[in-house]
Amino acid sequence: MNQSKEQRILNFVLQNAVRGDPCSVLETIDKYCSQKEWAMNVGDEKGLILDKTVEEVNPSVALELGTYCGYSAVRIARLLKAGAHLLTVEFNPEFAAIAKQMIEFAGVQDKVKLLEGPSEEIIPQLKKKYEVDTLDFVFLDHWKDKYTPDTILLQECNLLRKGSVLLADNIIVPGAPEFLNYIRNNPRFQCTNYPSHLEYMKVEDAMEKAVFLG
Ligand SMILES: O=C(NC/C=C/[C@H]1O[C@@H](n2cnc(C(F)(F)F)c2)[C@H](O)[C@@H]1O)c1cc([N+](=O)[O-])cc(O)c1O
Ligand SMILES: [Mg+2]
Repeated sequence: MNQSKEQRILNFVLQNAVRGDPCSVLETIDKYCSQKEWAMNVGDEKGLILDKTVEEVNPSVALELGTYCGYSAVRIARLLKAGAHLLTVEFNPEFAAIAKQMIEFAGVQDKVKLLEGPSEEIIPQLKKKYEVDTLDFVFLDHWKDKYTPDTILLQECNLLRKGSVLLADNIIVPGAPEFLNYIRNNPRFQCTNYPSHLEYMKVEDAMEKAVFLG
């Protein structure tokens, strides 16, 4: 049975990156995906916007929707202060298995909790089952038509507090027009757009930051 692209990415990391070195893992994934096979990692250009936002927020509790191979989980976790942690949600078991190995190889497993299942099931469990009070930072990078319902669900579950920061990938490509309309017209969010490029391509893309005003 031939390997999946995600398995090939993981193998390339296991054979070429430095175990325990998150930056080396990120560089190696970017190298593979820019030279050999494109994949939907946030990448190094938009990754810098993600880095700056995480450093600015300095979250104690962060949530990521859409783990995929674990690239952005490693990217976020490497910046977290002692005692801080990232909860990342993935519902595809194959991708979750790849991401688990990627996170462990990078050495950030103590800061990352990978939750398997659909977001509509997991988000309502965050307070009681995963002992979350409120979320300081949320990275949205899963199915684009789920950005809006999941942002509404986060509010309904009282998981956002005054100052919670959401960062959404792919505002232009593939695009999240319904989310953009929702969040920019919602007086409870202060939005900022960050123009960039689609990972590993010369195509325009952007990220949107939305600060919850409480
Ligand atoms: O489709 C894109 N991303 C979709 C990303 C999807 C990923 O999020 C997971 N997920 C789905 N639901 C959940 C949750 F959390 F609900 F459980 C998690 C999916 O299994 C997959 O790993 C995409 C596409 C392009 N592109 O250029 O086509 C570029 C990008 O950066 C992209 O992110
Ligand atoms: Mg994306």
